[in-house]
Amino acid sequence: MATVGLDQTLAIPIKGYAWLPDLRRRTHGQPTPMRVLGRPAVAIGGPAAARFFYADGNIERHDAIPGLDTLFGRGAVHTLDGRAHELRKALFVALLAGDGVETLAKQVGGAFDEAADEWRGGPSFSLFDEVARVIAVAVGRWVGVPQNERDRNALARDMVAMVDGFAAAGPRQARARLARRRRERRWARLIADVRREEPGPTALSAIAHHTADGYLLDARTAAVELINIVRPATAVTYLVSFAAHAMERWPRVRARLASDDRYALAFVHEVRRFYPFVPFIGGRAARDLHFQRTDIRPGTLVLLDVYGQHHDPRVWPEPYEFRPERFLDRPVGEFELIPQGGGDPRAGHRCPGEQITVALLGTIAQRLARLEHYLPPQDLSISLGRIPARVTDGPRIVVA
Ligand code: HEM
Repeated sequence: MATVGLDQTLAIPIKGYAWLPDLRRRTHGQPTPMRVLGRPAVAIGGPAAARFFYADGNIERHDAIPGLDTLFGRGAVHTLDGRAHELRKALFVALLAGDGVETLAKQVGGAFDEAADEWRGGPSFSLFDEVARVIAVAVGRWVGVPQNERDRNALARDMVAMVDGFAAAGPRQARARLARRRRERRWARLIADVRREEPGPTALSAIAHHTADGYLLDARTAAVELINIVRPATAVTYLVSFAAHAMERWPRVRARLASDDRYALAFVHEVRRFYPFVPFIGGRAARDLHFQRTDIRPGTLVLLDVYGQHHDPRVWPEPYEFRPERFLDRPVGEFELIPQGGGDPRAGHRCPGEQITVALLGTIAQRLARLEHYLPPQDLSISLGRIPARVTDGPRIVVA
């Protein structure tokens, strides 16, 4: 297959979210062969591509994308295949689905209300920083991690640092690595302590005592997986700041969001579709594959273009319009809206934290819509060159 242009590695940090959509336009949405890090790669997108990507046995994850250890941690569930993945994933699915989701959403909502009482009548502040603290502290408590006053701010800072810096160079990358080292070390000691106790009802205890084929995880890997709950839950903050951006930019959505639960769910899905967060998902072809008239050799890096798929007019009419209504009259397909992957989360790599994401974003966005607040003049741009994208100034808000 003919590859597109030069090796693409250097284009990624320059073009950010526009990288794959731009390349895929050159091949009119068909699979786009290229080279990344000197190795063959192919970009695909669209619901059929997502179905292909998540079909059993097509794609492997180990060593697929270098540099993700800073984000996920070494030996994380994200990087496992086959039976090892199946056993580890069952742990996450058991912890993150069911009644626990509602309990966590209530706790986060309550913590947001308490914080809002403090914000009232005060000066402007970074909604991003405050929401990160609210979520990190509530989720930390929910998983059973002991926290003292000083650790509360540090917890949010560490979780955000790992997300914010994994794909960056320079100081952001350094902060991400430092945060990861610090948390893994601290939580590995915590895991060792918890193992001396009887199993309890918390996620911390479940991870500490989890066995796969009769073996406990080593303490460091257990810490990695504990972080793999608290970090992405804290990352819902990015989506909350986009929700605040949407309310400011399209004020008509705010009143309906505040009062209508069905609309609130549609709003949450539209935020997850419209705004840039996960740019693409990658893996390696596990065997000889064929997709849309393209042969894909074993070992080829396969990149599923999430951002491009969410802005493809064939899937989402007028994709650059922010319109929650589009989710009121259509069911969410398993392979169309894929901000957290596609398919069945129990079987494949789809995010097991999607219910938590939707619940936390919904509860906070609705509270924010009801809260008397305004955004003072500031830079509300969102650069597509920055991964992960953020509202430049936070946003900062004032609560009346
Ligand atoms: C901010 C919202 C979130 C986004 C955008 C997000 C996105 C993703 C994506 C794209 C994947 C990879 C899918 C794949 O490789 O096929 C993933 C996997 C994962 N996510 Fe999330 N996620 C979010 C929130 C959460 C939450 C709240 C949790 C836990 C509380 C969580 C835990 C995980 C885990 C453990 C995996 C690995 C699953 C596996 O490899 O089988 N995520 N997420």
